Amino acid sequence: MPPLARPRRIVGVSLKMYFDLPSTLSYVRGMLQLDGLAWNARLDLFVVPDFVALVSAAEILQPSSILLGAQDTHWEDKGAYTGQVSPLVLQQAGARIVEIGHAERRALFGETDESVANKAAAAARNRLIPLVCIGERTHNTTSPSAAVGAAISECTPQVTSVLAAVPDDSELILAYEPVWAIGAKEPADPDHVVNVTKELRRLAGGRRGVTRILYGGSAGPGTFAKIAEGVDGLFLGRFAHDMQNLKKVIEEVGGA
Ligand SMILES: O=C[C@H](O)COP(=O)(O)O
Repeated sequence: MPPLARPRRIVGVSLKMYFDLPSTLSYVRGMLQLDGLAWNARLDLFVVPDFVALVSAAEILQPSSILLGAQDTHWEDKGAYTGQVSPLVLQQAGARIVEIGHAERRALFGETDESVANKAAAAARNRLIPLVCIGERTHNTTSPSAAVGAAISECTPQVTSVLAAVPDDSELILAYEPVWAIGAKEPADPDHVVNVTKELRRLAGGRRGVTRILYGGSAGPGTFAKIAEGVDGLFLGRFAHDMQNLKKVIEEVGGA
């Protein structure tokens, strides 16, 4: 049987809470210079700034094909939820993607598989693409195969709860980010990433909607070619702060 066609590749950057407002908008303006490169490479490019920057970022990106993302959402569209941000408002502000369940939110802000699934459903309901982050918290160093098995065991419920919550025909992005590889010097071992992401793709294999799988965790130039067998792109953090690095990653992902 011939291999199934892979979806369009995608590269994105989360700015987390690294920058102040002028720096965030300056970064977003800088990304405009890479729009043509990404377009010609036939890949999607996205940026995920903080909430406050979203409206201005949407205006900056308006003439481009760069997708705007938000770093979180509430699971209800409206109501008495002081301090939360509605998926409806995110969509109205110009967001196309919503990041949900990042490891920092799970560890520091009490996100659970249940809240992540509810938020993914809310995003899909508002025509936003849920970008759901999943990953194992610790690295099993017994052996490579034990590490893969432990990662799959931990990631499976994180994924299946989301798959059960979002419509089967909706678009979905899964970002595999081993927690121990986030903020590290180097990304996770390529074989580990490929073996885990192949299983994630199998888990989502019955979906009718486009499902893309990214890798994140100290990714940068040189990462994609080693894991292309398992993933459809990269989700970048610190190493994309240097725009030249982001340019190189787009060239690599587009050319590999
Ligand atoms: O959202 C991005 C990931 O957490 C990766 O961050 P990092 O590349 O700085 O480790």
